[in-house]
Order: sequence, then structure tokens, then C-alpha cells
Amino acid sequence: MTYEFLFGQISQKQSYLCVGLDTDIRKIPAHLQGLPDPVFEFNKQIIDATADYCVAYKPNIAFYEALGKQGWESLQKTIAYIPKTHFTIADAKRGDIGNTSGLYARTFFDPASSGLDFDAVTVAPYMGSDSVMPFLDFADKWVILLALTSNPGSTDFQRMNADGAPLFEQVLKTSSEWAGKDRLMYVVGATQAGEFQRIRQLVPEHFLLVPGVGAQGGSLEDVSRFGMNAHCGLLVNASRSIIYADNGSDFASHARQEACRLQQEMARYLDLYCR
Ligand SMILES: O=C(O)c1cc(=O)[nH]c(=O)n1[C@@H]1O[C@H](COP(=O)(O)O)[C@@H](O)[C@H]1O
Repeated sequence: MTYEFLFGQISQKQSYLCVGLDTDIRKIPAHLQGLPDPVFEFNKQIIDATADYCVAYKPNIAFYEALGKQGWESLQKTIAYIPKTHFTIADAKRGDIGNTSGLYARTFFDPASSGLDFDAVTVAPYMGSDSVMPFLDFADKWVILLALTSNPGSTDFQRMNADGAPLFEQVLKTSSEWAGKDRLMYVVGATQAGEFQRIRQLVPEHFLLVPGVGAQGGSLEDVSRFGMNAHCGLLVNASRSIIYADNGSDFASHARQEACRLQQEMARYLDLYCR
């Protein structure tokens, strides 16, 4: 998917919501548990309920890998089911020596090899440029590089002083030379709202994938005020607060209500800050 198409979807839907498909088999409502593929059935109903209000879906790969072969099949079916208008992110946080990264890239980007055809994959920058480049070898596909994550442990290394600036700033400066705004995004946690202005000075045009609203308590308003640019430049993810809004037989309509609530808030922020 191109940068222009993604921005077109955001403008049309007045939404920069990414629904996180962190589908934990232990949290799926009881009435789905007896079906042959409860994870896919749950995802299908969540996608049907939320597609009008979001522009992206982000399955976290851990939730599928933990189930072995059955989990991989549920993931393949889920990706095939998501409408082509929606940006798809494999949240896998990969990155390794070049030839290994090349195989990770095939896993998520080459349907002939793995049955998966994601638009983007999350990648850890720690191993440097040669661990990231193999993902960028796939035309039209995106890398989403971890910059400043939402979790408490983000202070352990990401904020360490490296040549007079926090390490995450060096990640942004160096990696923004590897690819432009049309192939590279950055993960910045919603819990890090105080850093968005500085981050926007370093990468004014790149999209930021922002997890951490909802269950982790980040502020959608602060993220939008300080992180938005003239092409929105934000994909804000919420997983648990949407998909587990309710665990009864009516779970999908509760998910739809929560996605709709976030979309309406986003429409206001697009009006105020997308300039
Ligand atoms: O790369 C991510 O998506 C990610 C980065 C980060 O810094 N923090 C973070 O929470 N995530 C992911 O975003 C999702 C957040 O889920 P909720 O907290 O349930 O909305 C999970 O899949 C996390 O793995």
C-alpha cells in the first residue's frame, strides 16, 4: 500500500485507528470455543464490526505462534479476510543478520512462500542497517522500526545517552537515511507523549505507529496534538480495549462501539491538528 493511498483512507474515514488483533484464545467468548477455528471466527467478527472505523489491523504474531500450526492457519485466514483497503501490520519485532532477516521478510511479505501478504512488519533496530535492509528489498512493503516503546523498560536502553542524545534519537536520525516516508514508519508509544514534539523535529514526515492508548493508559489527545503532521502521520493502535470490550455473545458490537468512539475522537483531532 502506498503512502498516498493510506492518507486517502485516513481522510475518507476520518480515522487513523489501527485495531490490534492480539487474539488470546483464553479470552475468546465461550460460545466460540467449540468451533473448529475459534481464533479466526473471533477475528472475522471483530473485522466485520470495526472495518468501517479503522484504517489498519495489527495482529501480534506471538498470539498466533503460541498456538503452533493451528495458530499459523488462523493468522493466514485472518490476513486473507482483511479488506485490501486496510493496511496490515505483522507485529513480529524481528531483525537478525542479513540472510536471516531476508527469510523473516519472506515470511511476512511473500505469500507464495508463507501464505502471508502483510503490508508492513515491526522490526527491532538493535542489529543495525544490514538487519533492516532485507525487509526493504521487498518493493511496496514497509518497515516499522521500534524507536521509543510504550513499556516501562524503554528507559533501560532507549533513553541512554549516546553521543549527547538519547539512543532512540540516534535510531531516528540514522535510520531515516535508510528509507523515506513512503517505506519506513516508527513505533513510538502513546505513553511517551512528552517526546512527540522532539521526535517530529527529527522525522517530520514519517508515519508513527503509536500503541499504548486504552489498556496502557496513553492519551490520544496528547499524541494527536504533538504527533500529527499535514498527512496525519499517525496510526494509533488499540488492542485489548477494543477486542475485549466485552466477553459475552455480543462482543463484536461492543468492539464496534469502542472503535466508533475512538474514530469520532480522531475526527475531531484531524480537524484541529492535521495541518
Ligand atoms: O510494536 C508494537 O506494536 C508495540 C510497541 C510498543 O512499544 N508497545 C506496544 O504495546 N506494542 C504492541 O501494541 C499492542 C498494544 O496492545 P494494547 O495495550 O492491548 O492496546 C501489543 O500488541 C503490543 O505488543
